Amino acid sequence: MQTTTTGPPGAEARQDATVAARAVDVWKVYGSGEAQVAALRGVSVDLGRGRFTAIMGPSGSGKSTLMHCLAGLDTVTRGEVHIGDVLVTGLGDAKLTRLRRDQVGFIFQQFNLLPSLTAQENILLPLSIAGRKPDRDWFAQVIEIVGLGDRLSHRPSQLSGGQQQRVACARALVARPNVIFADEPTGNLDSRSGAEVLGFLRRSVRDYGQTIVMVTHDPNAASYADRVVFLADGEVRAELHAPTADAVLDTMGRLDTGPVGAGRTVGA
Ligand SMILES: Nc1ncnc2c1ncn2[C@@H]1O[C@H](COP(=O)(O)OP(=O)(O)OP(=O)(O)O)[C@@H](O)[C@H]1O
Repeated sequence: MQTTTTGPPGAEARQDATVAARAVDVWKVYGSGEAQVAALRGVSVDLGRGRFTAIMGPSGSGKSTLMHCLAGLDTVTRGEVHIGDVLVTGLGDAKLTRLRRDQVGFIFQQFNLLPSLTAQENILLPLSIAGRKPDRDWFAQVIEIVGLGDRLSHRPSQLSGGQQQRVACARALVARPNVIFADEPTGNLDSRSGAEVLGFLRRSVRDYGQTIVMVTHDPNAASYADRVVFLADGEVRAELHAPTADAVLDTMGRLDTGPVGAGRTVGA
């Protein structure tokens, strides 16, 4: 595992202003011998601060692996991951836990709310674990953004799937993390609830400068993003800016029939 920094002196300072998270030539190899799978093959990507980036690609292309590596949930085999100005690669467990707690927010397909806590308690839980006091004005604003004002005392079982995901969005937003990673956030929602959640995410980026990275299979969901990065066979093969759902669909179609950009790297 390499822990060297890349680029000339001063490059870190320049990248900090515009880059919330970065992968540099990241390889992730699972298993060994004949069972070896290279899930990521030299992925380099900068995730812009205050931007909404979607990661797409066919099943098995490495989307979840990339997100887990970027979020410090998994280690890389080779290469580097940075979150803000922190080199994540090589950090020990305690520092990684603190980094995730202080700098990263998560939104999962399955909501991952604690059933015994109310919506408000779920939303405030990460802050209370971190020993941080919520900013009252920001909390009120987040509740307004996600439209949960009359549901704060409800438990998850008393909320619809869409409402539960709004609680999860509020939980991620309220800590103002450096970056929010959303893994198929609309995968369990009907199209209307999904559109609402995507609307909140987009608004939090546009109006409040939040950085969001979202893995999705859905071209319509990806069209809410500022940028879409396409993976195939563990490599970045294409990207779109200001994407439409049709353009995303078209690019996905071309990925399925072969490389859209750089060729496949052989060997791990
Ligand atoms: N823990 C693991 N052990 C071995 N192989 C793994 C492991 N996790 C993922 N892989 C393999 O790595 C490759 C990429 O998997 P990954 O889950 O990142 O893809 P994905 O694009 O997120 O797929 P999907 O869209 O189906 O969720 C796949 O070939 C997968 O089988």
